[in-house]
Parts: sequence; C-alpha cells; structure tokens
Amino acid sequence: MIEFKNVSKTYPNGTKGLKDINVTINPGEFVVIVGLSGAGKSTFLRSINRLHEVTEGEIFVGGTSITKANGKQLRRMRRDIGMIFQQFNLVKRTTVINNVLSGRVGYHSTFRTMLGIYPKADTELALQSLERVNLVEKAYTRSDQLSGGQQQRVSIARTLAQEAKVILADEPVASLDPLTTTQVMDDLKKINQELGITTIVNLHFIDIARQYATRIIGLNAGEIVFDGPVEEATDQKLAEIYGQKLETTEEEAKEVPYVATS
Ligand SMILES: Nc1ncnc2c1ncn2[C@@H]1O[C@H](COP(=O)(O)OP(=O)(O)OP(=O)(O)O)[C@@H](O)[C@H]1O
Repeated sequence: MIEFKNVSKTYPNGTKGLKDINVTINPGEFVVIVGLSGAGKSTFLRSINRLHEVTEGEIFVGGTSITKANGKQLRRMRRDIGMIFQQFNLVKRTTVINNVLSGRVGYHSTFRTMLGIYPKADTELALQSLERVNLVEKAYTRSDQLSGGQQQRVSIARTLAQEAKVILADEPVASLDPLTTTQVMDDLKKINQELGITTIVNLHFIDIARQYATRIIGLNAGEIVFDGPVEEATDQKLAEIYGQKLETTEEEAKEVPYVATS
C-alpha cells in the first residue's frame, strides 16, 4: 500500500509541484496518472521513491514512512520499488542480461556488483524475467542493438529481476510508436495481473490510460482533480482534468500527442 498524507512539493524556485495530496494506492492496482504537461505527474511518481523530496507531509510504502527513512532502511525500501523511464535508462554498450542483472544491485555489496559477479540464481532470475517479456533470445545481445520497444521491455525485466513489489513508470511509451506502445503496455499489464505488482504509470495518452488502467488519477496544477475507476473517467470528467473540451479538429490533433489539449 502506498499512502500520501498531506503531501506538498515546492521546488526551490517557488513552483508548487504538488499541493496537499492525500491518496492511497492499494496492492495490485494498475493506476494511470493523467494530466496536462506540468500538472505534476512526474513529481507525484518520483516522490514515491524519493527521486524527488517532498517539502510537506509524508509518504508511506507498505506502512513505513519512506519520507523519514534513511541509510540502510531507505535502500531496502527502494529495492522494492522498480522504476521505468521514458528513455529506458539502460547501459547501452553492455548486454541485455547485464542490464537485467543490474536490478540485483540492491541485494549485494557494491564491490561484487562493480565486478559484475552475480550468483547463479540471479542469472536464472534474470533469464526468467526476460522470458516474461519474450526477450530471452536477446539475452546476450548488446542493448543498443535492440529497438526502443525492446529496450523498454528489458527495463521492465530489470524491475522483475529486482523483485520489485511496486513499478513506477514515468511516460514509458512516450518515445515509442503505436505498435511498440501496445507491446510495452501489454507487458506491464500482464506482469501486474500475473504477479500482482502494484503499477503506477504516468501517461499523456488518454486512450491508452483508459485501455489499461483499473483506476485513473487526474492531476491539474499539482492537485488531484479526479480519482476513480476507469469506467467513471468519462469524456466530461476528463475535460475537467484538462480544463477544456476533448474534441479536437484533425489539424489540432496532429499538433498534440493526446486528444485533450489545444
Ligand atoms: N526541478 C524543478 N524546478 C522547478 N520547477 C519544477 C522542477 N521540476 C518540475 N517543476 C515544475 O513543477 C510542475 C510539475 O512538473 P512535473 O514535471 O511533475 O509535471 P508533469 O505533469 O510530469 O509534466 P510533463 O508531462 O511535462 O512531464 C511544473 O510546473 C514544472 O514546471
């Protein structure tokens, strides 16, 4: 369970990234965060594993305050939280399996992982993780020889090797074409359903949010303006999130990645 209690984030320049957020995300949920650019989606997601520090309130993960955790406890808590980035964040010049194995670093000494020495069980886990995303045959290929969609699926496998209980995905498909978008989102959904991993995804695309989410949280200017099951995320509700009409002309639609803007 992830709980935000009266969480606000003010950046050093005074910009309010989040304003008094109170929300609980239950184990196994597939939550999609939507909102206009600058609404606070990244700030929200990155607060959970403290890539961003909040300035007020507290975030609890599995009942323990990550806001107050430090040192060893923070490292242990972060081990349970996998992160997926828009730009995949793989080490491109090394093999796919080495990238997946890097999900194990939180379990071993720095010295051991620097030398790239992992127990056999880790290699087996890494191969199983690659199997889940249908990329086991690419295990010994250099990562930069894979397509963008394949690289993103490797980064999903890395979170599986990490044995994460929560996956945070920050615009995971923003750099991908529609076909690869589907493959990546299908993998995230499959993993969520089969392994029960709580999944929180930031997305620009409303139609994909509706297709995959069990719950949608809408942010606007750092505040939660919608929180409900996907069936309740009607066009009218989404228009409220985006503060404008959803219908766009064909010309407008060409200019923007989602339908809900002008
Ligand atoms: N490092 C920073 N310093 C100052 N302001 C920031 C910083 N990072 C984000 N912000 C501001 O905080 C607000 C929320 O930004 P955030 O990146 O969380 O939004 P977002 O919904 O993820 O947007 P996008 O879809 O463009 O990534 C915006 O007004 C943004 O300009």
